[in-house]
Amino acid sequence: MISGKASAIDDYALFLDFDGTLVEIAERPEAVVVDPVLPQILTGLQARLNGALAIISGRPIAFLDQRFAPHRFDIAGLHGLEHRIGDELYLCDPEDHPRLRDMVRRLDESVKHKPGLLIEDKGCSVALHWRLAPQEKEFALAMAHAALEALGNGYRIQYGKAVAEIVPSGAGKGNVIERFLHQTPYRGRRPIFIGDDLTDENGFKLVNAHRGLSVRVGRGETVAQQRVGTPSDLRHLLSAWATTGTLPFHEASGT
Ligand SMILES: O=P(O)(O)OC[C@H]1O[C@H](O[C@H]2O[C@H](CO)[C@@H](O)[C@H](O)[C@H]2O)[C@H](O)[C@@H](O)[C@@H]1O
Repeated sequence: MISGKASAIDDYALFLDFDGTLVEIAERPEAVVVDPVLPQILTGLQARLNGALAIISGRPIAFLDQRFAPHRFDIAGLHGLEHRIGDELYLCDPEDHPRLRDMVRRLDESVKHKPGLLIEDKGCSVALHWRLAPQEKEFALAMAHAALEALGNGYRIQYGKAVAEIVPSGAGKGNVIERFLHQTPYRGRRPIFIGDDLTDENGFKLVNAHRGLSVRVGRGETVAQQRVGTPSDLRHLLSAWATTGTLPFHEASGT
């Protein structure tokens, strides 16, 4: 499906989403499984790209670090609210969000009698999952909307796969990818962003504006330029790239 040519080592910066992109979607957030060879594939690519590889996720950095340990990558978590580039770490402090903390407690109470609805408390954001209880989707959405209204300014809803997440308004993958592109070793490189979900669309737009490459994993409406079928397909492509040095995507237009 995809052909390419050997990429110069300094050409690209690679940004990768996690859930649904590097790993298959699971029934529950904590049930995701990292393929044992994935960290080595990413480490190989990181070396090929002179370090210009980062994971850009809605998950907290702490969760991702734990899943990839002992490997460690540049990373953005909570849809860009926190990030780490080399030794520079910027974290979001839940104490800066007292109204949200209070709201998490209320949401926990509200779902007690709704089996299958999950509240994922991520400190500076909170996700309402209905994957295990699709019949409760409307209830979950209504809860998310009511919570947003009660919180007032400063928050928005980030929709995703069987999830609605209340995030501070400043969260956004495009913003954080832009931030990476201003720093070594990302500066001056053409960005590639690979993702699968609504939260990734904002990153695709940013990368498109930079004349980079945007790749969507799976189906669905998207502004991404190219597609890959599944996370497993993507892992194979990344592995081949790490081994051969040949870019496994069509070159960006304007090259
Ligand atoms: O930006 P991502 O790395 O793609 O993270 C987006 C959200 O992913 C997780 O939820 C999704 O994956 C779960 C596990 O496969 C699945 O059960 C759920 O239905 C999906 O929405 C994660 O739990 C969220 O915190 C992330 O924001």
